Parts: sequence; structure tokens; C-alpha cells
Amino acid sequence: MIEAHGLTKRYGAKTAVYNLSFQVRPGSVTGFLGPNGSGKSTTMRMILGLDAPSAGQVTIGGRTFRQLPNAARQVGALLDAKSIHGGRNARNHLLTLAQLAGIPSRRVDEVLGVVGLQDVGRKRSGGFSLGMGQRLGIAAALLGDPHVLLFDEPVNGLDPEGILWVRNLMKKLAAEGRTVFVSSHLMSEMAQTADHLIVIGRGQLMADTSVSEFISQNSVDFARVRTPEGDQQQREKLVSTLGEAGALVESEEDGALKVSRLPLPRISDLAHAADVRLWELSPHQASLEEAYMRLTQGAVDYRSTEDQRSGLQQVAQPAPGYAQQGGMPYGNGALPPGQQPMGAPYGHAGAPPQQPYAGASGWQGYYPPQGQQPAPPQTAPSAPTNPEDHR
Ligand SMILES: Nc1ncnc2c1ncn2[C@@H]1O[C@H](COP(=O)(O)OP(=O)(O)OP(=O)(O)O)[C@@H](O)[C@H]1O
Repeated sequence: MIEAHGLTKRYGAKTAVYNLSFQVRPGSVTGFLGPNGSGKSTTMRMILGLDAPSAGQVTIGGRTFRQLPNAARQVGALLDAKSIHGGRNARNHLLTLAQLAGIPSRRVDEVLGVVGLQDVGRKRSGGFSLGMGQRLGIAAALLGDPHVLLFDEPVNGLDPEGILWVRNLMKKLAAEGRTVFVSSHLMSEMAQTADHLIVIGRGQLMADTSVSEFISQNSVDFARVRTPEGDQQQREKLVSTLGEAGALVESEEDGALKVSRLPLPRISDLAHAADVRLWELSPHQASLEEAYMRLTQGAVDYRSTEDQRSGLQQVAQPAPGYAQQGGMPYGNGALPPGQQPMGAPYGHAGAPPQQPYAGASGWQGYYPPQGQQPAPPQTAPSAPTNPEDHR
């Protein structure tokens, strides 16, 4: 198990990691997420004793990395695949590492086979593609058959077959009872690989939860509803019925209605009572990417000027689920990259923006418990200040 307590790292005036406390448990894959520059690599470097914390500590099995006897056989890591000496062949590179750690040389051929480099083991690693370099880095991490494994962006540069292989490898390692801590910017991949997530923004902890909880806590569910095509009367009748019942109804580009704040069975009952036929009534399942974008939007430091012009620079975002006029649930006109604004919500022209109940999971989450207000907005951490700056 990896345990961080109050972990802080300052580089001069820059606070890269601030007061991080978390545990990475054995037997599952823990994803480590955060925008560029949020402190993931710095945290991993501190776990591996490559950087000393400015405050706090991080231990592996109760000891700091430097206190571990024969650390190379207990902890394996892929940090920067490019750091491999390009003049050496892959096998010799691994042999050197094995000798330094007292690992028998037969293990080198074993791990070359595991990562699929057995046929190019005697080729200079300088000529390796990005993906081959990643595989070699993973082989080095596996060399000591360690119980704790850290991977910083392991699928970087891998082809689809390689990505699938890494996914299965991570899961297999975790299923063997190992501690697997892996950073990635590929949300779809993380959604399929990780069981648990630690999310940081500007060096600070934003979430420490299971993948499913993370998605349900940071996303807004809605129903996609479709009335018979070309029957405008039915559509309008449904829109006004649902609006009267407290739903927020927006029009999607393909003509479907996006209905939030009401559970599916209630939408069905209301449509039935209004004598409106439905061609579609389906739940929208939020993705990890949507949930991640929603949580970290205010903690992103590096953004394209084009995204800034389109509103993605907004820092103080409303609560999850906040629906703006214009049908843009991400607030202030901001949408995750790649998503287009939809049509205006029905029945709310001129009405103030409304706030569905946020924070609860699943369909019933649209009902605020009686007498309770919606959950307060999740605000992104501001950049931590260095007390030494004020001296
Ligand atoms: N040796 C260093 N000296 C000064 N600043 C550093 C150093 N290492 C990291 N930083 C700064 O600390 C912050 C966190 O960097 P880090 O590389 O840990 O982020 P990251 O989350 O791994 O980013 P990415 O996703 O882009 O890899 C950044 O602002 C970075 O510039």
C-alpha cells in the first residue's frame, strides 16, 4: 500500500504538490488523474524517492522508498520511457538493471517476452518507436516482480493492440494482489482499466473515490426522449407537460428532447397521462471523460487560445447540473472540447438559469430531498500559495 500524508513539494516559488493525503491499496488499479502540470509526476517522483517532499511524507508498506530493503524488487516504475540509454540494446539495458538489483538474468528474457519485445531484444533501443520504448519501460518496471507498480502514462504512443495489452496487464497485476498506481490522460482507457481514482488539480486532492462514484458524483444524468417524427403537436404537448412537472427540457440537434430533473418512470407516466406516444425514452449514461471535465474545468492551467475564445477559460463554474439558457449544461457557455451547444431549452425563455439537484447519483438524483438545497458548487482549487513567498 502507498500512503501519502500532507505531501507537499515546492520548487522555489512554485508549489507543485500541496498537502496531498491518500492511500493506494493493493488488489485494484488506482488511476491518477489531473490536468497537465497538476503534480502527478511530481507525486510519483516523491513516492519513488527521486524528489524529497518539502513537507509531509509518502510511504510504501509503511516505509519511505529510501528505507525499503532492496527497493527495486519491491517497487517497479515506468516514469519516463525516453530516459533509456539509446546506444544499448534492450536486453543489455534490462541486464544492467537486473545486475544492479541482484535479479537473475533469466528474468530479463522472461519480461522481454511479457512485453512482446523478445524478437528485438538485441536491437539498439535508440531505434525503437515510442510504443516499443514504452514496452521496454514496462519490462524494466516488471523486472523485479514487485508488489507495487507505478506507471506514468503507460499507454503513451502505443497502438490499439498495445493499449489493450497494457489494460489487461494492469488488471492482471492488480488481480494478483499488487498495488497498481497509473496516471493517464486517456479517460476512456482509465474508465476501462481503473477501479479507483485519485484526481488532483493544481497539486491538491480533488477526488479519491471509485470510478462509478466519481462519475455519478460529477455528472448530470438526463433522459433522451423522442416523440413521433413530424408530429409537432405531440412534441409540444409533451414539452409543456414535462415543463409543468418541473423538468428542464432541451432540444437536441437530432430532434430528440433532453429531459433532466425527472426520473424515467415519471417521464413515461406523464407522457402516458397526456396521451403522447414516445418513440424513445432512454437514459443517458455519463462518461468518465464528462465527469472529469466537469470536475477539473476550473483547475486547468494550459488551454488553447481558441478554447479561451469559446469560453473554456471560465474558472468559477456553477455547480454540476447547472443548466444555462441556451441548453448548455456546462455553465457560462462552456462545453467540453468536441461538444457543440444544443438548442435553447423549452419553456424557459427569459427565465433565470435553474439548478437541478446535484451531487446525488442516478436518476432519483434529480429530486432534491424535501427542504434541502442543491449541493454547493464544487470549486476548483486555486494555485496553492507558498508561505515563503510572503516573507
Ligand atoms: N524540477 C522542477 N522544477 C521546477 N518546477 C517543476 C519541476 N518539476 C515539476 N515542476 C512544476 O511542477 C508542476 C507540476 O508538474 P508535474 O510534471 O508534476 O505535473 P503533471 O501533472 O505530471 O503534468 P503532465 O500531465 O503534463 O505530465 C508544474 O507546474 C511543473 O512546471
